[in-house]
Amino acid sequence: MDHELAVKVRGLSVSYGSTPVLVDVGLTVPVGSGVCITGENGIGKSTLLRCIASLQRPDAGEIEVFGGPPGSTPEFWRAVATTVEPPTWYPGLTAREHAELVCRAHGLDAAEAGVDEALDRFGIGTHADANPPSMSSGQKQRLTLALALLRPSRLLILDEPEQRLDPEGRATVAAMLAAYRKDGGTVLMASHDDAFAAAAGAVVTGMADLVTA
Ligand SMILES: Nc1ncnc2c1ncn2[C@@H]1O[C@H](COP(=O)(O)OP(=O)(O)OP(=O)(O)O)[C@@H](O)[C@H]1O
Repeated sequence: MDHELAVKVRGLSVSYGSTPVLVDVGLTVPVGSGVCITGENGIGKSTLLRCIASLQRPDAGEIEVFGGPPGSTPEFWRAVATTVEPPTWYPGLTAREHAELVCRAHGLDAAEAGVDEALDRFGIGTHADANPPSMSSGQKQRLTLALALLRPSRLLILDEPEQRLDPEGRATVAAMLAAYRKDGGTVLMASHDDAFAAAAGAVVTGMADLVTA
C-alpha cells in the first residue's frame, strides 16, 4: 500500500469480446495532484476511468484507490465522487432538491453546505426550480458537476467534464477543479481539451503512454 497515491493501476487489461481495448495499462495519481488523460476517440479512456471508479471489472490487473480496492467499502464511496456514469434524475424533483438530497445523503445541512450558492456558481441558479430533464444538455452537465462538487470527497473522477459547456462554463469548471485541488483534493479526468486541463491545473498524459513500468 502506498498512502501517497490516490490511484495506482498496474497491468490493467480489458477486452470487449475478442477486441483488446486496454493492454497492460499503468497509472499513478499522487494525492493532491491533477491528471488529465487524453487520446483519440475509442482509445479506452472511459473504460479506464470506469474500472478505477469500480463501475467495471477489468479482465486483469491491479487497481488501488487510496491504498484499497475500488468500490469495496463505504469509505471508497465517501472518498470518491464521479461523473463517469450519467446521473439518474428523480422524477418530480427540482435541481435544488437534487442538490439538497445529495447534501442529506452525505450528512450535510443543505443551507450550511450552500446549495443555492453552488447552483449560482455553476450558472444555473435561475434554473434551481427546474426539473433536470427539462434543462439543456449544458445546464444538465453544470448540475451534474455542481452535485459532484457539493458533496465532500477526496478524489474526483470525471469523464470529459468540459463536454457540452460553453467557454464561460469551461472556465468556471476549470477554476472549481483548481480550487478543489488547492483544498487538498485529487482530480483524475479524461478530456479532449488540453487548454481546459491546463486551466484546471491538471497534467496531461496521453492514454498511449500509460504502460505499466
Ligand atoms: N460495453 C462495451 N461493449 C463493447 N465495446 C465497448 C463497450 N464500451 C466501450 N467499447 C469499445 O471500447 C473502445 C474504447 O471505448 P471508450 O469509451 O473507453 O473510449 P474513449 O477513449 O473514452 O472514447 P471517447 O474519446 O470517444 O469518449 C471503443 O472502441 C468502444 O467501442
